[in-house]
Amino acid sequence: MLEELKKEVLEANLELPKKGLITYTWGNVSGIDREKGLIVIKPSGVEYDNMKVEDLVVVDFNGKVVEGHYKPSSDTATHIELYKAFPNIEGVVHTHSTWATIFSQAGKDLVAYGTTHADYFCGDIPCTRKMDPAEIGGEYERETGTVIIETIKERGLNPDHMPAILVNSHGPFTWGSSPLNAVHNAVVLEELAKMAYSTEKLNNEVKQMQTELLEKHFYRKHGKDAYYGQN
Ligand SMILES: O=C(CO)[C@@H](O)[C@H](O)COP(=O)(O)O
Repeated sequence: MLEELKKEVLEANLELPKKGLITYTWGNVSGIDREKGLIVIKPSGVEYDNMKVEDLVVVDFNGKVVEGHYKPSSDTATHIELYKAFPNIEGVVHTHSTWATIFSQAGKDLVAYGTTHADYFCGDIPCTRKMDPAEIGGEYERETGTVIIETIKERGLNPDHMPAILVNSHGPFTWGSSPLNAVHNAVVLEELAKMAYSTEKLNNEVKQMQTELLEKHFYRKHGKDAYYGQN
């Protein structure tokens, strides 16, 4: 079942350690078949070195395992909430990549300082609010999805133009037009976080770049109506 999508999802997962975004088994990538309403996701806790197509897990929108001999990733419920809320996305990535996670842990937005950022993300990449004990003690992964969606809405952001978020006290999630495109966005996010950290160290009064320059760069690459992700 979903053999092509499984191959794509495996390739995208294997990109994470290759691009230096992953330590041990941290992080996960999924892809979706919207016609069938099924999601293919990394198995939980399986080493990337040994991961094979047949190890991937197929789940439905309720998180029920439809195929697979492993448990799905522990972050599956977050991926599902994002697919439900953002109808154009076809891939989701979660990592604990160092620089992006530093911003998540500090509870700081990743401010757009230059055109490297503006070529990919149309504004500051938001950090969510801290989740409360009831959310953490309940269905934490599903609530994580809810908080991500709430943050995107509250900030007035278009998820097709802002395919990344920093979850407070946790780490980054990115999404995109395919599993590999979502990984591409995770790689760019990590580079931007590294650059932003040093930018702020060099100039502690630095402000967001000019809106005109930000929008010029983003829209000339992606178009005002274009679905983000055609990197
Ligand atoms: O966020 C977390 C844990 O904090 C996860 O990203 C794990 O680090 C990977 O979990 P699996 O996908 O292997 O279940």
